[in-house]
Amino acid sequence: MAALTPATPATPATPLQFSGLDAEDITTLDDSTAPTTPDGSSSFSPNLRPQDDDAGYLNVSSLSAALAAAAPAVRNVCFIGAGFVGGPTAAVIALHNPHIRVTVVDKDHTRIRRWNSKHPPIYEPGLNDILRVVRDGSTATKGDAAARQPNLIFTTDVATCVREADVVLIAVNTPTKERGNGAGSATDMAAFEAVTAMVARHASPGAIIVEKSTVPCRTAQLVQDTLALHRPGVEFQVLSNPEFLAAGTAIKDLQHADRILIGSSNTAAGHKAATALASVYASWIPTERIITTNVFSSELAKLVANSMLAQRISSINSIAAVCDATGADIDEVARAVGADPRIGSKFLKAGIGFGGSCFKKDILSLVYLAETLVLPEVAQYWRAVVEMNEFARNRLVTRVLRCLNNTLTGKKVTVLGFAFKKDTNDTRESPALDIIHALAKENPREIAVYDPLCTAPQMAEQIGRYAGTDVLKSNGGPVVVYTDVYGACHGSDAVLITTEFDEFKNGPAEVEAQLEVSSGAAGKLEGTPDNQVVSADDSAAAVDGQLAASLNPVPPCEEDCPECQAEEDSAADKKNDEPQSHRKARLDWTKVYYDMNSPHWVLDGRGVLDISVMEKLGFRVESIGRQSGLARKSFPPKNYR
Ligand SMILES: NC(=O)C1=CN([C@@H]2O[C@H](COP(=O)(O)OP(=O)(O)OC[C@H]3O[C@@H](n4cnc5c(N)ncnc54)[C@H](O)[C@@H]3O)[C@@H](O)[C@H]2O)C=CC1
Ligand SMILES: O=C(O)[C@H]1O[C@H](OP(=O)(O)OP(=O)(O)OC[C@H]2O[C@@H](n3ccc(=O)[nH]c3=O)[C@H](O)[C@@H]2O)[C@H](O)[C@@H](O)[C@@H]1O
Repeated sequence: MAALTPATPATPATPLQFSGLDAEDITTLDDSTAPTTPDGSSSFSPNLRPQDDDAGYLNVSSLSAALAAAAPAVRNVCFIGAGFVGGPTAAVIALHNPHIRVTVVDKDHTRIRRWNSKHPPIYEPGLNDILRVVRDGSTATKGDAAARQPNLIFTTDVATCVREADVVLIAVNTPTKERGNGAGSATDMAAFEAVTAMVARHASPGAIIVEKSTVPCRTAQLVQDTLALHRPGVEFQVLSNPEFLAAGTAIKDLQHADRILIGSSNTAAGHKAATALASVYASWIPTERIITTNVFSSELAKLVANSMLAQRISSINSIAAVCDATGADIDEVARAVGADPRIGSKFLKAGIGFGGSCFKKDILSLVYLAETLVLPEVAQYWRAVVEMNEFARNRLVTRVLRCLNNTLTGKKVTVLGFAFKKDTNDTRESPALDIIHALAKENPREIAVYDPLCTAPQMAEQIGRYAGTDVLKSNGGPVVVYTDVYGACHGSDAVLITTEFDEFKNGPAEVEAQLEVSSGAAGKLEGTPDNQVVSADDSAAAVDGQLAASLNPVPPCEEDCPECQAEEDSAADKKNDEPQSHRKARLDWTKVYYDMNSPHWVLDGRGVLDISVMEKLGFRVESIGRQSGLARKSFPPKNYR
């Protein structure tokens, strides 16, 4: 298929305006101080030259006009990287653009096999329902609408998919570099660079290349240079379109994105490419939420957004420590402070700190950028956010030891929650991993680990990889993974809450309702798949009965499908790789109480428990920055870390 075909003349009717970098500013930077690729390879050395062909500003009104008058027709979109971002984002784009063929390619055959089966490799509320529609299609639909052809394809044939695409979105992993120059803070661009070179070799002339991955500021220039190196004289536009979805709410975030950010070059061709990409999102996102910037602003904005969100968490966690030492209560402080609309109430939940694959690495990427720009004060400012996060994590382990008389020998400790946040089975950088690792060093009789969404093999494998396989019970160590929460709590000396799953709450009845929503029971995917109307509450979109009946069947698994085998193996306790249908009911804390050892310690690392209710049941509760009845009585409080 040919690359992007404009439906209308190349230059939009309304002259596009664009905010480019000031040429003088750019040229004052010195190549030698700018960030380079971790391995210092020349193809990714930044070439800090000013953009030519300054085309002014692309703002909301000119974008709207361009979309209405001259949106170039996008017919074929290719995502490279079938991960947490690539899979769900491609699915939602396909859902809202039945006329676009969306392919998702990955070098990982297992991942692709799973995306093409009833065992998608990631769990996100509502994702399965959308996948069923766009990957499998339907024969007939509600309201006499036409049958829907599948328009989402998962494959490992990277070269073909890139060649056929009008728009190529690179969504591969960009972790922190582990070795060599910049290790521990610079971004490891190995996967991104490899994919860029491959795209450069195979993309059709005129294709739009999009950075979906989170990348260091000025990467677009490096992509452009790579393209020029492999395909001299061929025109490609490079856009930055960072993703803002969060794990556990990916579908809701994509369906109702508060903004779509598109950075492009400061040229008419750049604006045309930005308009083409905007037209894909404009199928369901109001144009006023599509923000256009220069390409480097877009790259940097993504790093800054994550860094500032993480900064709020570290800020509140630092104050939680002050609360513990003063008798103030962190939830009360957060409520009072967050009531100021200039501050806002979100992301002020104190606890054991942030986990996940991105916050830490993106802050560190900003730190590295600042260091390479010789801005040590800026680097130190942001590094402190990560240091405060480590402090918050360590505090829970210190508290466990303090509660259990400074020794875990002969004792059982239960860790509830292994994922880095609720409603996901993503365990990357999960605080639970660090906590289990630290507890294992204290020689306990047992560390019981339970999670409502992670499978037992997944947890065992990751704990083994992180803390060493010696810590696993099967190798004589203390760690046992459970698929039954009551088994995990049985005979325990202290129960720790390390993920904020609703299942662990002891609050009022609405917790049950939340659980139903997040388990996919409440939401509905309304309307026909053709007109793509999706209910407002589609965080857990479920295909309704009528639509479900018309869907084509899920591709059958091979006889030796390992996921089917794993399901069979764990059928006894209803635990498998499709956790959506197996969300557990809220934990019965009374049952836990009668099954654990005195004095019934519960350490709430996520602030999910109503402490007074727990204390009425007889538990002794410790929570970060929150005052237990015991602490309230013993004022002045103990000054502990
Ligand atoms: N996970 C999240 O919630 C978010 C992630 N991001 C960013 O999106 C990017 C991707 O993140 P995730 O989807 O979480 O990563 P991921 O690790 O889940 O997926 C990346 C995929 O890229 C594939 N890949 C790597 N090299 C390849 C190659 N040469 N050819 C083909 N496929 C290749 C891998 O096999 C993997 O399946 C990162 O830059 C991340 O910072 C941005 C927003 C949210
Ligand atoms: O670039 C990314 O990867 C994404 O990173 C975060 O999303 P995510 O890490 O998936 O989840 P968050 O909801 O941000 O939570 C991150 C961590 O902070 C913790 N957290 C969150 C909020 C809070 O108030 N307190 C707190 O400790 C959570 O438990 C979790 O461990 C951002 O919220 C997304 O916008 C961004 O796209």
